Amino acid sequence: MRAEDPRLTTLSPETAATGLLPQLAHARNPGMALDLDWVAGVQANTSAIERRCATLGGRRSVKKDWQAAWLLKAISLIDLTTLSGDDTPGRVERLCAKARQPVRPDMLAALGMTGLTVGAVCVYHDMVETAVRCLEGSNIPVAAVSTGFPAGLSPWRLRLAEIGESVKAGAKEIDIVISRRHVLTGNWQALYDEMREMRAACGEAHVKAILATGELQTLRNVARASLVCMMAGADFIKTSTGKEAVNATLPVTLTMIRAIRDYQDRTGHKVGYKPAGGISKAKDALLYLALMKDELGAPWLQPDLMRFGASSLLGDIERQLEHHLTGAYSAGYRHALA
Ligand SMILES: O=C[C@H](O)COP(=O)(O)O
Repeated sequence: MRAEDPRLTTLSPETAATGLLPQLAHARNPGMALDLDWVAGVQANTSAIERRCATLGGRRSVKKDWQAAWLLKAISLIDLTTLSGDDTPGRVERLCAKARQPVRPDMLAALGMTGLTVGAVCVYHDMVETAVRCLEGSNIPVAAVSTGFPAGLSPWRLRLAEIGESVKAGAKEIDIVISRRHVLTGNWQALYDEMREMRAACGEAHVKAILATGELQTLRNVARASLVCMMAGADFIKTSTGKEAVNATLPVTLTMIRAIRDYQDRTGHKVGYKPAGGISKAKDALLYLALMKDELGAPWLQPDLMRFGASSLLGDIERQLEHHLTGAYSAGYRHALA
């Protein structure tokens, strides 16, 4: 991307701060009746999608102040995540401190920015209460992964109960996992019903549907599963748990965000997008943002419609920002957390 590219320069360093102000929330996606004809008609041209994505890096590069502004934007969209079996309250406390102040104050001041936070903190149910306590007064929501994450194979009533427990503990966002077998067997009614019930169990909490795209075999399946989850009322569709062999990719992203665009064109409802898993480099985050802006436009560059699910992306972004300000790269271990 050249600096003068009108599609991307609207996020100038000067307007970045404005772009980071809390946005008026759009109406939630209410969903619609399952339309099996629409689902059956969805196709994905894999080679065309892969071709487009393969050339994206060459056509999109952003430098200097513009890059810094885009990186600050990326930080505001991160669901800062820890999803490990060895998570402790201490780790979550440190993560929440980082969520409140993702960039060193002197660096932030030098970049002309104040009040920057990440989009949310994402944890397992057991850590929700700790995160909620640590984030009190910050307006940063806590997201809980739920429904037998990551495989989604625990008994159905326990999956629903888990959602209820996390909402009770204070989670404002619930990242559910879908049953991959419903997609692999083409049982769209079962996927729709499951998603619908999980959304209802979330109540006022927003629901992100994790498709685990690395296990869905084809981009056509990804497109159809995206559509069915949106019809069932998902607020966000999310690529991956971070635990599959293949997690977020650009081709999967293009497929899913085109499904979001089609859904909005036909229903008028906006659904958010969350690529997650394996996004750890600042330059990759910039590619995702460029694709979002090209395909969906500026409204999808706000935290109510775009998130990165990432445990280590923030550290690399900080390194790039420091390089932008000082001309030198600091060692990765200095940004070990996130
Ligand atoms: O939902 C978020 C992912 O689990 C984070 O994955 P990551 O650790 O590869 O960044």
